[in-house]
Amino acid sequence: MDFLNKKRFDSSRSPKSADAERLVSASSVGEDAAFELKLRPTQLREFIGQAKAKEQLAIALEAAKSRGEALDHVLLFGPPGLGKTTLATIIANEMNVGFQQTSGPALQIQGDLTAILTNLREKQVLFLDEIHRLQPVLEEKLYTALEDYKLDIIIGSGPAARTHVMEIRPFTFVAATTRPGLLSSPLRSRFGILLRLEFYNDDDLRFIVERSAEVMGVTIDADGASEIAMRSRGTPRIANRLLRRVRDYAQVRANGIVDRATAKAALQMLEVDEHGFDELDRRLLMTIIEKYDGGPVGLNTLAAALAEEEDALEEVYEPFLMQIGFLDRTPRGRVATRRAYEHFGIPVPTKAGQYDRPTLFE
Ligand SMILES: Nc1ncnc2c1ncn2[C@@H]1O[C@H](COP(=O)(O)OP(=O)(O)OP(=O)(O)O)[C@@H](O)[C@H]1O
Ligand SMILES: [Mg+2]
Repeated sequence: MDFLNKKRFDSSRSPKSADAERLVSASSVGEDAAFELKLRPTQLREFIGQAKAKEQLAIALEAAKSRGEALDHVLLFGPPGLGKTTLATIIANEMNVGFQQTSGPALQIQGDLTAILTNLREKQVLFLDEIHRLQPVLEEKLYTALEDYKLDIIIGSGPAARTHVMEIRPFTFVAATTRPGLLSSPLRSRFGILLRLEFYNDDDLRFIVERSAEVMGVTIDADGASEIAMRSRGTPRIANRLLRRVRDYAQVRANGIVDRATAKAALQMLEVDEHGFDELDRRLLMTIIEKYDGGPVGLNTLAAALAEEEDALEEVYEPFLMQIGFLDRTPRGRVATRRAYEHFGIPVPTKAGQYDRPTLFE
């Protein structure tokens, strides 16, 4: 079954762009994989932050366990690197059932899906990553499987074709997406548990850095951890990646201990600023400010100006810039906010009609 757990998912990942080479990219890049496996929490109580999603999940898990049933189907959504895959594996661990993983782009033919579904064991977890990239025909096949644990199989073709209904064992479908808006409503309605993951606050990220440091055997103090947390764009994957780079620096240039001064120096060398911005964030905001007078500028125009893909901008760069209030999406396009101007030390424009005009008293 070569459609399972294979590297080729990654080669077909969207969005493709220079993002993959960024140190502060939230997307998973090659060297992350092995580390992530090691650093991934395996039980719900080790999963830091996301209080709302965690509570919702804890209740559902306990209820399902006490009834002895499979957990309801779960949809995990939110920006890359926030812990969707991690939670999917935690669900299987907590339910004490098997875990099988595939992804929207990896599933190409109906036979693959049929084989996966009919081979599932009772109550086990089937995890489908990037569900927004699942082909529509396969999506429709899933509907009856998710609802009645039945699968329509067509045998033969033309006038001789017959439909055969196959029973499948009750299972838990866990799907993840960075683009919930792209899912059809019939698909969305098949999920009983919807978990939205949000960017992490600095305290949560500091815990994550400290926990990862412990797993990696790195000596770090609270200040060193918080320096890394601050620059991680609310994203555990980035926090872990920065920690690895800072550790290298500490080993070579300092005494191996990550304190504030070492972390600061390392991150400065890596050109990650105090917001976790890198050259691409700066370029994005400066393009809006300088080329388009602060906006609004349409997504496609902006993508062309930056030589980036629209998907990458929407999915990877923009969510964090919006979260920290540097960028706004308006019906007419993207707009740089006052905070963005202030960050770059550029006077906020005052001309009429301009977005976020300062008042007379500022
Ligand atoms: N709440 C958390 N506590 C501790 N570590 C976490 C947490 N969430 C994520 N991580 C760490 O961040 C890494 C990335 O998480 P994960 O792969 O689950 O993200 P994802 O949402 O599936 O990303 P993608 O959208 O790219 O698939 C994991 O290896 C894990 O170590
Ligand atoms: Mg994932």
